[in-house]
Amino acid sequence: MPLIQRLCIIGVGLIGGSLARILREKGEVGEIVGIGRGEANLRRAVELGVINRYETDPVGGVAGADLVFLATPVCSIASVLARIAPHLAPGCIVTDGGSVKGEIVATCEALMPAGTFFVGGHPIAGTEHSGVEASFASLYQGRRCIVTPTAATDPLALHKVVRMWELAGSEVVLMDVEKHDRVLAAISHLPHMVAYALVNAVGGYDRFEEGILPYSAGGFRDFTRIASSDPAMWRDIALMNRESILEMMDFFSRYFAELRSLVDGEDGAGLEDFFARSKEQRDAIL
Ligand SMILES: NC(=O)c1ccc[n+]([C@@H]2O[C@H](COP(=O)([O-])OP(=O)(O)OC[C@H]3O[C@@H](n4cnc5c(N)ncnc54)[C@H](O)[C@@H]3O)[C@@H](O)[C@H]2O)c1
Ligand SMILES: O=C(O)C(=O)C[C@]1(C(=O)O)C=C[C@@H](O)C=C1
Repeated sequence: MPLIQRLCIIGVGLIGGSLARILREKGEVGEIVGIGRGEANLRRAVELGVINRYETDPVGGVAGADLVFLATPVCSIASVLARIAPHLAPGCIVTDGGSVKGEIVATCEALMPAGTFFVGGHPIAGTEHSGVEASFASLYQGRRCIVTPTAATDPLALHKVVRMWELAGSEVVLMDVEKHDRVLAAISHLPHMVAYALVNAVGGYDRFEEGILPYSAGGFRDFTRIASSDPAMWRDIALMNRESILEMMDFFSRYFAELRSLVDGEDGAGLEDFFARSKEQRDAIL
């Protein structure tokens, strides 16, 4: 028997579409109903075999679902849940894939009617591409997924959400929401901020009469891949995880200032040591 009888995915893009693909491939879901705002995208999702059918009205779409996955941009997750909450089937589990957790988990838990359950989640996997066309079944394979239970979380609902991500190929890590938001600010949000700033800085460099970006090669392009990510998604993440991101930007500035002073002071040994410490740590995570 499949883990989920009727899965409703709200926001059938990269994250929602990839989860749908792998659960269908593994036979772990009876039926997948997609919900979204753009009918063309939903029609395409049916054509691609990502979902079985779609509804543009979230209220009708969640009818009879035993699990609802919210995969819209972070600033819309709670408002989408507010709309569907009164229409959830008894026993329904709602989970999400949003990149920020504190505010979402607190608001969503409070919105759930008695007899329905919310569990926050975040797959640490993605690409710089968006939309259902960019989704693929192996996205979560061998990656981590952070699930963020609270004191209010129902153990059976937690177990089902954990099992879902394991079946998608992920190693599940349980973490509290505050730690999640600080860890993600460091390992995901700060790199995106730096990449966006770097591209704008180099793109705006005006010493010459021509722009210099076309001269960029492997180093610049590898480093800035994530600056091609969806601007609206990253606007929402920056706004919602503002405090942790600001803390990490300030922390990072101290290291950048240290590096600047090593360059300024022509401190060869200091520079080599700075680079060696970094190389050792990065090589260890590959
Ligand atoms: N892209 C990544 O690398 C990544 C990784 C992990 C988690 N996430 C999180 O997953 C979520 C989805 O990201 P994605 O990359 O799949 O984005 P996406 O743009 O590929 O998909 C989002 C989908 O949601 C739909 N949508 C937007 N607002 C909606 C609303 N109010 N109601 C219904 N549908 C709506 C969009 O039309 C789109 O189809 C975000 O919360 C993001 O923070 C993204
Ligand atoms: O690989 C990428 O392109 C990503 O941006 C994925 C990435 C990340 O920063 O690692 C981005 C946002 C997430 O919430 C999780 C993962």
